[in-house]
Amino acid sequence: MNCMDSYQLWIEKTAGEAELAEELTAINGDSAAIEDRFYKELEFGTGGLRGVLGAGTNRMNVFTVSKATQGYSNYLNQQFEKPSVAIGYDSRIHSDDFARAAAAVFAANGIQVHIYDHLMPTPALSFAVRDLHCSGGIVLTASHNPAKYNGYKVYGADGCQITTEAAKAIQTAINEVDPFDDVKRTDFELAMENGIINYIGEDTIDRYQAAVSTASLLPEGIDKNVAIVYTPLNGAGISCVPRCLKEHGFTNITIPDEQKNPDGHFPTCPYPNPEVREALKVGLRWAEKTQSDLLLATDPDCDRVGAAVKTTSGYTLISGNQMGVLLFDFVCKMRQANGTMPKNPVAVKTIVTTPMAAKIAEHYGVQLIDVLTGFKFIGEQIGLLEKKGEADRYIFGFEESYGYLSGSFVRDKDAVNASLLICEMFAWYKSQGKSLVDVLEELYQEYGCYESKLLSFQFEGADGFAKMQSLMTELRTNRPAELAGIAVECSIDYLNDDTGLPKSNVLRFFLKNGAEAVVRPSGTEPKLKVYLTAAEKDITASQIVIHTLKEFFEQWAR
Ligand SMILES: O=P(O)(O)OC[C@H]1O[C@H](O)[C@H](O)[C@@H](O)[C@@H]1O
Repeated sequence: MNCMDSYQLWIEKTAGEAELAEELTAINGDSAAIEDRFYKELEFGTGGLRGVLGAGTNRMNVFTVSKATQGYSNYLNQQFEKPSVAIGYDSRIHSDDFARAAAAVFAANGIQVHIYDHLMPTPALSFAVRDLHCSGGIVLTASHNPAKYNGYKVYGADGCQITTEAAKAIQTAINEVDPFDDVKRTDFELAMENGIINYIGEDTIDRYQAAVSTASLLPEGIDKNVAIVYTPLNGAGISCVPRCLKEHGFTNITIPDEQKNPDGHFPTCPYPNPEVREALKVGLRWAEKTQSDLLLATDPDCDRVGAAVKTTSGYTLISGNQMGVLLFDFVCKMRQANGTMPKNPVAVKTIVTTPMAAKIAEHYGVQLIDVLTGFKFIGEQIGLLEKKGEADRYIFGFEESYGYLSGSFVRDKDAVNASLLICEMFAWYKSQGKSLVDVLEELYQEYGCYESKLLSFQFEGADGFAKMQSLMTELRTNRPAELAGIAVECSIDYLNDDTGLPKSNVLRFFLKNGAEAVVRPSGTEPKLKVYLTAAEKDITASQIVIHTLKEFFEQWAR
């Protein structure tokens, strides 16, 4: 069916949904707007299905959500005798509506539903899947994307976001569903009365909080009077982070009024991604006003956390790679000191995360596993260890994109867990008269002056998509012998070379002196991402290399 036919069909079939009908009428005659909404269907990317809210097959709306749920239901009913699912959602526009709509579809397919009755962090959903012995789960969220997006993360029975094989099978099941004719639905309230849908109890939340507490590493007697500004960025972190920190003695917490309450419009941070400075603006203002030591900001579904620390020259933002190495080193150090380091410890990171982690791993005798981008691949490794009865060997996993997890109690990145660890690490070093910036400097001295930078190039719509594809194809077919005058020593094409990892559209260039450039299209946003690393003798020299590479790639992506 071409775009125009799909458009006509949607006008006819969605007439009962005022918001969608209005949008479809408004784009009448605008072929580009029609094409953008119908040229493809939403597909599984790095973090489930993700798309702009609105009408069409390439949009997040009640029909695409219900279609996905029907497909996932068909898959679950094939795989399990009596399937059950857990459902979570964040503060985004329609997240709660979509969660209820999905619950009604699962229920109509005879699948037992456990749904949170208020917004909760994504890691708490991962926890609930295992706690309630479910066959799977979903979270309605677009994580850190701008407000116009929503999404649908899918979990397996292991509490991990589905990886390659399951995603393929579920995608196939979804593709077979007609969104208008094949979706079964029941009434949400009626299904609640019948008990096929029920709310997840406080007891599960208590067990989640207790599990996060097991990640605590601080010995008794450390002063916890750290002045903290915590912002949930109008998202789900409010449900768990303050409670967790307070239960661990961090009681001096200020939460910015503007960002305290759930609000999917994110009025004071249109792009609620702690990776970008803009998202921390309000938090930084409050930190200055209250002269706080530490700022923490979690994204709308509270799986990633950003931080800034007070220094003599103002607040310094800590990047995902920097926080990752700080935490990794801290976890190893404390577990050795506390006598809780397991035998043959394992840590996991993604291929786009700083190679400095390998040096730390070597120092502490930790086996470091590299996986593709996506915390689901880190969660998968924990599952593999668990199958061998060795889940306790897992001590830490992290990604440059501000995702961290220090235990096997959930199988996705966990900003509740990470917020606690950051506060503990901060208090620990403060008790020794050091700031996190001082410690970072020490780590550079010990393990090498690794500097990294992420470049993101926006490519919106059907045209943008084609441009990204052609840039990747060009780079793949004519692999450069040098980048910005720096010799390429070797390269890996994760789509065609045998790497032992699933096939993925990623190109990695190893340059002279340990520098690296990794190029890949984002799986969550219309962007091409370039991850740069340099490891020179000092940080300034590394920064110069990064700058040179940055200029080169900015030209390249034009
Ligand atoms: O780079 P993208 O495909 O957009 O993914 C962005 C991020 O999405 C999720 O948060 C994944 O867990 C991360 O691994 C990934 O870095």
